[in-house]
Amino acid sequence: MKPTAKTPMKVTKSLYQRELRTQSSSSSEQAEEANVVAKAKDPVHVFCRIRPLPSDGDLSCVRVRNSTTVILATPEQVLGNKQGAQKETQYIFRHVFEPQTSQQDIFSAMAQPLVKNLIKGRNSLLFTYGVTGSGKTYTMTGDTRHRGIMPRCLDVLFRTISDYQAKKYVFKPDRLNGFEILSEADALLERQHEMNQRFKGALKRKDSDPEIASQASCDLTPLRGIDEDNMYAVFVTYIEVYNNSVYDLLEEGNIQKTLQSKIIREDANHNMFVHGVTEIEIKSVEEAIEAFQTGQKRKRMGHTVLNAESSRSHSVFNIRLVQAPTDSQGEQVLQDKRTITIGQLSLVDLAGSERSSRTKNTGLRLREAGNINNSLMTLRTCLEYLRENQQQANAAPKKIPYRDSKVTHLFKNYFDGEGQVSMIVCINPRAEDHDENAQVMKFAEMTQEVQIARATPIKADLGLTPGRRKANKMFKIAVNNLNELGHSEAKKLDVDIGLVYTLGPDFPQYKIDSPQAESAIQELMQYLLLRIEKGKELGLFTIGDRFRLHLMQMEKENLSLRCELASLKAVYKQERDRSSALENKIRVHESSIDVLNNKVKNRERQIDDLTRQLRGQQTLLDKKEQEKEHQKKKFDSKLAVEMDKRNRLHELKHAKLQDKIRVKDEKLRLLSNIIQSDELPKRLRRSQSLDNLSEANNSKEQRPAIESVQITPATTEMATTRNDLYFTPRVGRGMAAANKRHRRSRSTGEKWIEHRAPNPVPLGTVLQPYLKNRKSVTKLTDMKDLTGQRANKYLLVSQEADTDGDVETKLFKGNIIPTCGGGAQVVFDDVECLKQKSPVPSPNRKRPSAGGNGASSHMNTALAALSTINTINTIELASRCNVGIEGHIVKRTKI
Ligand SMILES: Nc1ncnc2c1ncn2[C@@H]1O[C@H](COP(=O)(O)OP(=O)(O)OP(=O)(O)O)[C@@H](O)[C@H]1O
Repeated sequence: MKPTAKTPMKVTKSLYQRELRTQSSSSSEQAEEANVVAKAKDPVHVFCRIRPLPSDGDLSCVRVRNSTTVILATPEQVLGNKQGAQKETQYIFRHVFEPQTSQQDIFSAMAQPLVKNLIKGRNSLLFTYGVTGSGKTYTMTGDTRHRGIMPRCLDVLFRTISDYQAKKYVFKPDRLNGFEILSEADALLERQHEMNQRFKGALKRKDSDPEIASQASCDLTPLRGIDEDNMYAVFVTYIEVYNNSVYDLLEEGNIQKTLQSKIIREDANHNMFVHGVTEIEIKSVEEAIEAFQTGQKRKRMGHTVLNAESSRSHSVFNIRLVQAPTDSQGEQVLQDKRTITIGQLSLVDLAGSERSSRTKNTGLRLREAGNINNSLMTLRTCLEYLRENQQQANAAPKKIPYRDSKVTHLFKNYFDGEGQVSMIVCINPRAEDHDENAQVMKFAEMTQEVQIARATPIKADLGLTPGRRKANKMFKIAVNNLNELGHSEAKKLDVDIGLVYTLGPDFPQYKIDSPQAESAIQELMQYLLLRIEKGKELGLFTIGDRFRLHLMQMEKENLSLRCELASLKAVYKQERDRSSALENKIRVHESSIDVLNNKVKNRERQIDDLTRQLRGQQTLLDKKEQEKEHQKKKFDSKLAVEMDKRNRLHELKHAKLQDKIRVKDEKLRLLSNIIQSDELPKRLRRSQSLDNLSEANNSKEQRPAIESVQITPATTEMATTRNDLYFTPRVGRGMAAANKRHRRSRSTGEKWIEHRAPNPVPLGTVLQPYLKNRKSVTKLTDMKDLTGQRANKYLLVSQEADTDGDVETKLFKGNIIPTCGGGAQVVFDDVECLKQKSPVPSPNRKRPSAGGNGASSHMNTALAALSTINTINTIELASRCNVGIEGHIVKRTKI
């Protein structure tokens, strides 16, 4: 039956606490019951093992009747000697093992129950008893091929506790036969110290001995019934009692070292122990066997005639299993020394008993034999007295001489106190050993009558949840699995040990037909009682009803939930359809959005292109605008100049007309005067001279153009006088130049010189307004400096003679203005008039003399230069004109 370590569907905390209270209230009852059970006693279990005959020729004096009965026959009977005392003695033991019984069978029948006791914290003693060479050591230790009880016990023990072993040094011997619990940190320090010692070589550890390994390996199955909430540790001691002295076989130091005898003491629990004995914590069966073999080497071996390797001492191999409960989470050992439970299994290989007359021992061997026999005798005496005391309860108890021998002293607590004692009587069936065998069997039979109190360690109820350690372990495995599956949040989970409960340990194994049936049945009864109690505590018997009720409620809930689920499913289906329809719509819209997005992108690209083009156009427009502005400014300035010129022209025209009117008025006045007086013939003569002058002027048309510059208002006046008094001078034709007409006229006595200026200045009318603005010659000279290679001032010179013969030189100054056609024209904006008086006033003198004053000379030079220039179209031409007139650019224009 498996242990009931289940996780219920739901155990509320209150229920768990109530269960705990119930548990604690019933703990006193349990203790009482345990006391009752503790009062039960078991006899010493005596087994008989008959070894095979040492040699084929040997006669056997032993016959096995059945599994519990053995018959010992006298040698005479064996030999068929009718004359000798023929006697058959029958002995009954718990079990009789025939010679062919295997080591495993011996272990299973005898030792395995003791290992179970050990796991449950009970003490057990197993010792071999028999004549030298009867197979005691073989049974207890065995050899590499036939492993004895001891290695098998260790093997099955480690297999059972392997998953529940505490780390090394968590339990530490307190040297008073007890243990203390070290904290995890202290235990770690101890482990590190041991490791350091090992590195330094202080602790020499051999590699795994193949012989040991072979002894360690076996196919034993682990035992059940272990308390899985406890931590376990195994400690061993190995001592020998030699010549009634106790020696520690595991004492550290050289093997050859002489061992010091130890004393036996009693601990607080009235258990006997060897004070100061070396107790080694072992973690595997190999370590234990290694320790055992180390002790074996120290064991004093003597050779007797009867047995080549006879044990001359009693050896005791103690296995102690220390266990303590884990904490509430089932992880660490509870740090409470009182919770420690110690179980002890003492495996004793007693020295062989023999009569010295047979062994022919002398000296030391004789003394050894004496001591051996003495100790065995003491054992016998103790057990006899004990039996008597037990059987005669009313009689005064005999004092049991435990202290007479170290062996009995050491095991006093087994006989006086609690535990289980098993003895295996080894019988060598040789006829020669009949007498010794008879003694042994007699003693063994008697020993069976000794009752030993059954040990039932009371387990303190700490209120800890059974199964917590397993639950913790499973929880960790589950967390690891979740972690591996990628659920990182699993790390944060805390295990709730409160959800775990158990009805108790495993169901015990039993066989009704076995010799131990009686005790097994009792054990089973105890187990069932405990389970029933536990069931009551957990309320398992009412759980059924509650569970049924709960189940019905659940069914109802389930039904309503199903209905709800069905309606929800319908709603869900509806929603799902709607959702899928919406999804389709979304998909359609998404695709149209994509199309629109593409369109938008295309449009954006187009807009960008257009924007770039617009920018280009704008730039061009700006450029054109600037150009237009520039042109406008240019034309504005030009217009202003033109307007100015026109105004001036009008003024000039006006002045000229005024002059003409005045002249005409004068003429009219003169004519009227003449008509009225005799002055007419004089006036006609004068008129004749004027006509001559006019002809002279006409003849000068063949002269260079420079001379034609000398147009004077007088010329106009004369023309007017000659042709028509009301003649309008043709100076207004200067406007024809604006029409870009290129013409030359000699009509009406006026001379037109080739020109390109848009606004030719009628010099005859221009001179008059500028007379008042006369400038000096010096000013003209200043202009030289201003006219460099790119001079823009131009000079027009004209000379004329008035009626008094004075020569008047006019200097017209103007600017070059480029024309639209790429040419240039000169616009005059200033005029200077220089007058040179004739030394003899004469109306016929029209020209200034060649050798005039400085200004006249200068003007002459200018005029000479001017005569070489016909027209100036461009600035370059103007620059070219620069040559020859000392930097003056002299422009000849229409005259
Ligand atoms: N049951 C057995 N089957 C086979 N061989 C056995 C058996 N018992 C003992 N022997 C052999 O008998 C010899 C002596 O056995 P063992 O040393 O165990 O005797 P013993 O009782 O321990 O003697 P002593 O008391 O002098 O130490 C060994 O060689 C052992 O192998």
